[in-house]
Amino acid sequence: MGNLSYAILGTGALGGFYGAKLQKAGNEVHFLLNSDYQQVSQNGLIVESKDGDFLLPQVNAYNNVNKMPSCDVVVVALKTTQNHLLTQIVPPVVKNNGIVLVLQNGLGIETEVVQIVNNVTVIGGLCFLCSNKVGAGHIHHLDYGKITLGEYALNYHPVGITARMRAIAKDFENAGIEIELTEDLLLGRWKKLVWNIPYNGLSVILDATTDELMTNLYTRTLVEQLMFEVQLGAKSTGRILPDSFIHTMLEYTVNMKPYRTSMKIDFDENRPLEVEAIVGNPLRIAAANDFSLPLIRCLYQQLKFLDRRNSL
Ligand SMILES: NC(=O)C1=CN([C@@H]2O[C@H](COP(=O)(O)OP(=O)(O)OC[C@H]3O[C@@H](n4cnc5c(N)ncnc54)[C@H](OP(=O)(O)O)[C@@H]3O)[C@@H](O)[C@H]2O)C=CC1
Ligand SMILES: CC(C)(CO)C(=O)C(=O)O
Repeated sequence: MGNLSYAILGTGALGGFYGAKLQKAGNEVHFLLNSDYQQVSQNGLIVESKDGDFLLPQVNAYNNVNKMPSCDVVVVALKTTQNHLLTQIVPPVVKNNGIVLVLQNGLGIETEVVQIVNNVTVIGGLCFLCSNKVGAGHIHHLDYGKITLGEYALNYHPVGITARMRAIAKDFENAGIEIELTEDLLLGRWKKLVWNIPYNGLSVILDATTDELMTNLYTRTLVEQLMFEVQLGAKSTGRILPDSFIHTMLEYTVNMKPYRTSMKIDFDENRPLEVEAIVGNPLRIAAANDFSLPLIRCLYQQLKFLDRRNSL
């Protein structure tokens, strides 16, 4: 595969960060924006990063997908709460035989994407990134950044490491982004949920940061119990997550800088929560395989209450 062109759908904390890094490394990148369009089309993007700040004074900015060129790789970086827009915004920007790269949190999104576009490859990426959008076109990258990439096939059947995955990995690595390739996207998604389900959920319900959840014995125990239920969810789809992975995630969070999760930030900013993609879909997928996950269901019900109340 030659030089790939990229469309970033959703130039926020994640899309703005990775898109800016790709452009800085010399790739052709086109950014779709919403409320930041004027600012970014005139002044570009600012990235404050623990790996070094930089400014891109000029970027290809759009507020309408129909004005964008079709690209080899379309990066889905909206919040999943906006995924009803995908039917409108993905088809015009992806080339025939192109790639849709879903970098969102949650489960089951690739299945939705393949129903929207034909003749494309869908790749999922699990992003271990701590980044916030702190102003219009202004991204603050606090920590981490590694992406685990896996290619989607029907029913998440593992397809191995493909040439398309390697081509994307090469561009991202050249841009200074660490990449891991996985043969099994579904296993990768469940692994990410081991973190997202307990911390995103409890941070909102208990109004707590990650360090608070880890220093209190009761909440640390609850986090661990939720992680073991995610392990059960994975098992419901035939994926085995070793106990050691759960212990690694607990350690990882203890060593992480105190962090307000993305769901907590959304809650504090009165934005809709990604409850369905992160908690609802795993519950439904496990239930379809006759597995019940009572603690996660309890988390889901409380989040739905808070999400609804926040929207009133
Ligand atoms: N931030 C992080 O560190 C991480 C995020 N993720 C996941 O990545 C995904 C994106 O999250 P994140 O980047 O944090 O979210 P942000 O809210 O920062 O970014 C989403 C962007 O999409 C834009 N957008 C919304 N609607 C439209 C539209 N109609 N047209 C064009 N742009 C639009 C928003 O613009 P506007 O604000 O103007 O509406 C916003 O800039 C989520 O699934 C999240 O869970 C995963 C790992 C880490
Ligand atoms: C795990 C983490 C913090 C970064 O990868 C994240 O996914 C989130 O806050 O939603």
